Amino acid sequence: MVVLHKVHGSQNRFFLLDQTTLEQPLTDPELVALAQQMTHPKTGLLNGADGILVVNASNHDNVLGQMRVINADGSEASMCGNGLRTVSRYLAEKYHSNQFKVETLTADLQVSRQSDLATDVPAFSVEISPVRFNQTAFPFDHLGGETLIDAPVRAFADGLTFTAIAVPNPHLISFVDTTTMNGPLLGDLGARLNRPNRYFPDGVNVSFAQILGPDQLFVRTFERGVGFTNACGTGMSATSLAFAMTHPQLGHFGRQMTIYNPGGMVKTVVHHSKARDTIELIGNATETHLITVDDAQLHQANVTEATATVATTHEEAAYEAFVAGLPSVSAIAVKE
Ligand SMILES: N[C@H](CCC[C@H](N)C(=O)O)C(=O)O
Repeated sequence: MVVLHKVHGSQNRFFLLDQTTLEQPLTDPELVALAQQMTHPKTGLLNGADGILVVNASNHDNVLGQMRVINADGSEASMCGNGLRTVSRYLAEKYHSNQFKVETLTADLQVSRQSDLATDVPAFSVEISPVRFNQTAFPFDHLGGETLIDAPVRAFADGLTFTAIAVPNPHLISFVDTTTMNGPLLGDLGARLNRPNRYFPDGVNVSFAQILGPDQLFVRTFERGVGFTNACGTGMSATSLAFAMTHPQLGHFGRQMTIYNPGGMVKTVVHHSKARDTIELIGNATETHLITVDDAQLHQANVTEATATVATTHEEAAYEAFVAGLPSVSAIAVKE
């Protein structure tokens, strides 16, 4: 039997599978089948999830484990900011360490435990990097230049400007007004750019952001491989960087930013140097359920006989109380 954890960062929900506890790790096709099955609201468990976080051993120095990210549709992503916070907590508690690195597809990233956001709301800080803007990061046809920074793209939408940043998974960002934020455009554009298209053949996470004030944003994301989620950690991180780059009077490098999202709130700090940009993402790492399932059934993506129990602590209620206590926020009118 093996135990999986249902976890969330800003209510971006995942099943976490530590493969070092299995007799045999799942093959890649088995991981894809498990993600598609387990995260589905109907065929899955506990109303499904946005993806699965796969923890494997790592033989890198000062690294406590490797994280792989499989989206709900079975596609693999190079990074997951909300997920990395929950994997960091899992490894911190497994190995009794509060500061270490986690191996991801393209980099070993620094993570550390932070003080709880509230009672029973544990928090972690994770490094989001590498950051890239250029064509090699985006296999998209030239949009008229080597990078896409705060530029209009009629093919995407009229009257908006867009910024493309890879952290290293791909993000397309636009700063919008309330009407646009609440309209159909984000869903339409997100769906369109995640079907075969000439701009992002590997798909892209699309985020709309509203500016609430100095170093304060509200961000909503249509995620590649998932659709709308309550929050996207790499999306909020990339948007924080775009904010500092395109609205320097309001978004400041090196200062803590508060990023609200439909699932709650995180903090980011954009570190900018000549050599490279990295973003620090700080937020909750909540565990809601433990799931016990037979190893063999996991290999067959069969979770029909899995048993789920609410995790011992009352973390979901604690997180919801934390969100209920957040200040109500409204966008400021910002001249584009
Ligand atoms: N859908 C993303 C992966 C998950 C990222 C998101 N959940 C986060 O917290 O960063 C992609 O395909 O690039």
